[in-house]
Amino acid sequence: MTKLSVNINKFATLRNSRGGNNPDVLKAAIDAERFGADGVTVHPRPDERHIRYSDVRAIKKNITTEFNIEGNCREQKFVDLVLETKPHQVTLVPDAEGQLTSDHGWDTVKHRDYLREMIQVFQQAGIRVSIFVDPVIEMVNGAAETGTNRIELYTEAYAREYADHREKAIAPYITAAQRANELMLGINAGHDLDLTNLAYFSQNIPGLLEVSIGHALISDALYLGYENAIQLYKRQLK
Ligand SMILES: CC(=O)[C@@H](O)[C@H](O)COP(=O)(O)O
Ligand SMILES: NCC(=O)COP(=O)(O)O
Repeated sequence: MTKLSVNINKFATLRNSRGGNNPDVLKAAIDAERFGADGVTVHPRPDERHIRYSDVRAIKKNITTEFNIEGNCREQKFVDLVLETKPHQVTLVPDAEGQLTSDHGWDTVKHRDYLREMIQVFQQAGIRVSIFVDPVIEMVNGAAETGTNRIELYTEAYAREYADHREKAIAPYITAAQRANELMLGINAGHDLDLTNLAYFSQNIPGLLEVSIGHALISDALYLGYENAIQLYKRQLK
């Protein structure tokens, strides 16, 4: 069954809007697993506008399920943090400076040698590596050449187009996933997945190991409650 990793960035966004420690980001991580999540994801950004580096250290010491840290490995501070905290998985995302949120995957052909080098650094420390990619065959082929363990399919385009034509929206993801399976790459996915589009995605993507979901799940939790929201998302993955 596909695992649900809850991205708790948005708890930190709310906390930081007032200073202080409300809501408590560490508690949000611990409760995510208490409420049934299979893991916790954070995506610290260089300006620490939501998750802080100190949050990452505290979370690692206090959770028992899978910890996934996402971010830009061109930032030495990020690399050092990951090597220090040793999560189960690091997801490498090619964020540009000042970007509002992640909006593109790696060009795995152009950056093959760089990625290969960085991936080895993390793998030698015992950390599984996933790289964020668009659902494009060349990028999946390129990913296999970097030595990564997994790819994370960037699902923003699928989520955007789902309401109008879901078959067309998911088609490139199915093709990319089939190729990843042939190449023995593990498959994760994330970005803008929500209660309306998740079940169809998970039912149609062969070998989907994990989804990381933050923005929509935390937004739903405001109305439905955190535990209930996590349970509802889990149910979409059955
Ligand atoms: C890689 C990805 O799609 C998510 O990690 C997303 O970028 C979350 O980051 P923000 O919470 O900063 O939008
Ligand atoms: N990797 C995707 C992620 O962690 C969450 O993305 P979103 O659900 O906040 O869009």
